[in-house]
Amino acid sequence: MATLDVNPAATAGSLPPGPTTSRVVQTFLYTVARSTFYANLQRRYGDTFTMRITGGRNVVAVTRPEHIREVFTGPSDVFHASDANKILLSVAGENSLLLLDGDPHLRARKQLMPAFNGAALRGYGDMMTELAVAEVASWPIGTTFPVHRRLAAVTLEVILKVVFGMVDGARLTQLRDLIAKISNVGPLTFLGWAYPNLERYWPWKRNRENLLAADRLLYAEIAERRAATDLSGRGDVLSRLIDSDETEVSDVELRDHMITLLIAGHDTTSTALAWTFHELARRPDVQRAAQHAADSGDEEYLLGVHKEVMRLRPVVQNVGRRLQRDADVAGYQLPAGTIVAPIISEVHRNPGVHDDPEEFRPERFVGRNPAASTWIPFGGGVHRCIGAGFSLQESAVVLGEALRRYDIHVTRPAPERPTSRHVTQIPAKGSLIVVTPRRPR
Ligand code: HEM
Repeated sequence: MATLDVNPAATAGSLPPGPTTSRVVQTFLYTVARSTFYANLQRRYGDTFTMRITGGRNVVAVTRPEHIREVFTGPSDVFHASDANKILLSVAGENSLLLLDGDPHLRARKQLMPAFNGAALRGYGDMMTELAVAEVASWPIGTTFPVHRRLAAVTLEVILKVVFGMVDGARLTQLRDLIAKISNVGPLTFLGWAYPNLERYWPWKRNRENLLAADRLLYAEIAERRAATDLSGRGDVLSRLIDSDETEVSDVELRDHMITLLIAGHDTTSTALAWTFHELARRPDVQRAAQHAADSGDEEYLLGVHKEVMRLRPVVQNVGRRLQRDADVAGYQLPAGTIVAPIISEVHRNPGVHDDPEEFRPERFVGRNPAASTWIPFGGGVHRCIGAGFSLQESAVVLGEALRRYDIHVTRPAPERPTSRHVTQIPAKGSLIVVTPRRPR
């Protein structure tokens, strides 16, 4: 059971309690075994604790909604996401939303927002459906397969066609191949992204070469798109950005936005879906209700299932903000430079926050919205995921298509354990399932 009292060891000016093992060990656990590490520390030290990681960085974890709200609503000139996301700089570029704060961040958000509002999302529906139908129809029948890989293929296709607006051809084929390689990064390689000097050595050298090759293709696509005369009729995110009357977006900004949407939007959505297929296969009753919802177009129940899975199996375990000056958080006076990290996985499983948190109940999300900062798989505040609506819409389309067509089965009743891939926690065996044509009931 989670501790709900602020730890009495807290004193003004000191960091919350936490393990005293070496920074290297803590960094290793923080990188490769995140969910177990956080759960253990929360049990041992309470709802607010400190992890000490390499580079002299102190990460203060907060797990109570009221403390998480302090972080998400804190002044944006004090709570910087860019510093906490720095590891992504060499890949996403300095114009990435993930690496901006303050006015430049607001300006970039304003550039991108029109491509993610309700009207824009409705416009992406047909293309998402077309891609989901083609992918789901190609799944093998009656044999075990890791569905995560197939979901990654469809979410990548959605990014390439709906976000980048690419059409079939040699450039798309090459980009598809390169991006699959760039995204498939283990936790230790990911850690190496923080040290540009490593780019001289394999596997970082190979990673950089793939990224540069993808950049060349993207810049060629951007140049062609700028010359196109039918942009207003195209509707994809890249064309919308180029066609915008509001602001001029440079080629480098476009490149950084596209790569950011790709790294933030492709693997995350496929991982969330992989966990949902895994849970549907393990829970025949929920699956039957979800099939019924898919048949009757009840998107709210389908998304209720998906959101409940995202509560119990969050794709990203935490977000971070680095303090630009001393600040009070969770009753502690924290020094400038501290990273404060709302721990998504822990607030989602806190019995003081969610009734019977270990029980799987999609109804929690049907006909009601969770209270502020209690369900945060997409983070929060000014940096809240810009693609949350996009991802949920895409997920509803893929789930609806699969559930109308198939019964989904597991081969082993035991749940797959989570394992780390860059910032995400994926099902270790790729979410092994078997699908068979739906039997009438
Ligand atoms: C299940 C799918 C997804 C999950 C779990 C997820 C999760 C997150 C999280 C936790 C953040 C950080 C928020 C914060 O710091 O408070 C984030 C930011 C972001 N996400 Fe997502 N995301 C998903 C899908 C997408 C999609 C589909 C896109 C775009 C196509 C996208 C684009 C972004 C961008 C651009 C940011 C940076 C926002 C900013 O800093 O202003 N994400 N996402």
